[in-house]
Amino acid sequence: MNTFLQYNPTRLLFGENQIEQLPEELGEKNLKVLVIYGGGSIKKNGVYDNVMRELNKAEATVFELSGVEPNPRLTTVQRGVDICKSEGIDFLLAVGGGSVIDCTKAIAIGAKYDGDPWDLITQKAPIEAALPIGTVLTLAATGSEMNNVSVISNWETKDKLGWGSPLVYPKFSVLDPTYTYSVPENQTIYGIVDSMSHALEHYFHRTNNTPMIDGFIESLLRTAIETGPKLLEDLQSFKHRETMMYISTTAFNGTLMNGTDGGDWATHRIEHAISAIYDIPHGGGLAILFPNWLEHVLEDDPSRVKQLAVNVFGIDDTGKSDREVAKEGAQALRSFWNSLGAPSRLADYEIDDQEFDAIVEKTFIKPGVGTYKELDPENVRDILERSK
Ligand SMILES: NC(=O)c1ccc[n+]([C@@H]2O[C@H](COP(=O)([O-])OP(=O)(O)OC[C@H]3O[C@@H](n4cnc5c(N)ncnc54)[C@H](O)[C@@H]3O)[C@@H](O)[C@H]2O)c1
Repeated sequence: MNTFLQYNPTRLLFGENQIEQLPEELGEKNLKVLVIYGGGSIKKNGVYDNVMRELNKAEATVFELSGVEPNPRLTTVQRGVDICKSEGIDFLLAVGGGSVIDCTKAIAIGAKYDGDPWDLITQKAPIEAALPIGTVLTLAATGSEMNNVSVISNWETKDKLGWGSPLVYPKFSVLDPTYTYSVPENQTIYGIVDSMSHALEHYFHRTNNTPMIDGFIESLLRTAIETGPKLLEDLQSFKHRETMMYISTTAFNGTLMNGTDGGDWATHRIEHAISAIYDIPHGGGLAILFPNWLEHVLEDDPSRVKQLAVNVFGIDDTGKSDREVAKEGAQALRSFWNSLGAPSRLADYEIDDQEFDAIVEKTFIKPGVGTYKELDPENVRDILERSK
């Protein structure tokens, strides 16, 4: 194992009715709170009313920013920053999925910066301060509710960039599985794919002697494989919603990096490049790319994909070469996601090879793509070709 620091300051309030802890979590009364949300599903499913009731108890002065889009945009971040500056906001409360939370994190740093927030996201200027944030999660997928990462799209430059800062860990996150009952089938599928992709990306590290964390990731993946189909049969099952919610948070809150080199995030980098151009759902893009990334890397070194095949998908390796077993593992992942209803080809989103050059270029917007296997532009093109 590598030396590591385990640090995560987010207070997780997990379970039904945990929204009632909101006034205490805010810590003070009379705060000016900016509530940030998306297209309005929270007004239909009652979450908005619950949040407002608790903010009322905290005697907060409430401001609102609605309409945060999936794949949140810099222009929306700027709208939030303007409200923070003009109204003197004290606290940001994100009520939504990863897009709303990521947007909120960017508003938090932008509000404390005298300039274009894109400077901070592109590391042209250092992130030195942020408004405090809390979250009320409505969609289990990204882990953004318990990490310090955010992904923002700039439609002017057609870039989608991930960034992070220790200053944007949420102070608290409310995770009530009943708040995800209204998530439609397709978003539920994308959430399962995204959570499993995070676990898989952590799994592909090159650190020796990590049996505990490897076994933990394998267990998380097996649980997702067992729970996903049952949840899709009954979208209002509390037990399956709570299991998936805990999986998605754990899959990207730092735990799975303990003692390893952090894993290989190339697939996320390629997906961000694709959705910067085509604005497709993040989980859909990952479902297409990940099995093809596995098939690409197993050609050089099948060992880890084989371990995944045997320990997660239960593939019998008797009498087979490592490469054969690994290939069956990659196919098993593809088949599992397909069986849920996830896309498997870029053509499913009517994407052809026209923009492959631009996608490759955008994948390398920051240097260093991949660690388990460091990819060069030709490798990325190969993964895209396999994904057509
Ligand atoms: N910060 C991170 O660590 C991280 C990690 C992975 C991905 N991301 C980013 O997060 C974004 C995706 O986030 P996401 O997958 O959570 O989806 P999302 O937040 O984009 O939401 C997807 C859709 O579901 C709707 N929705 C949310 N909650 C709902 C509910 N309870 N009922 C009905 N509809 C609901 C939203 O309005 C939206 O239309 C992408 O931009 C992706 O790149 C961030």
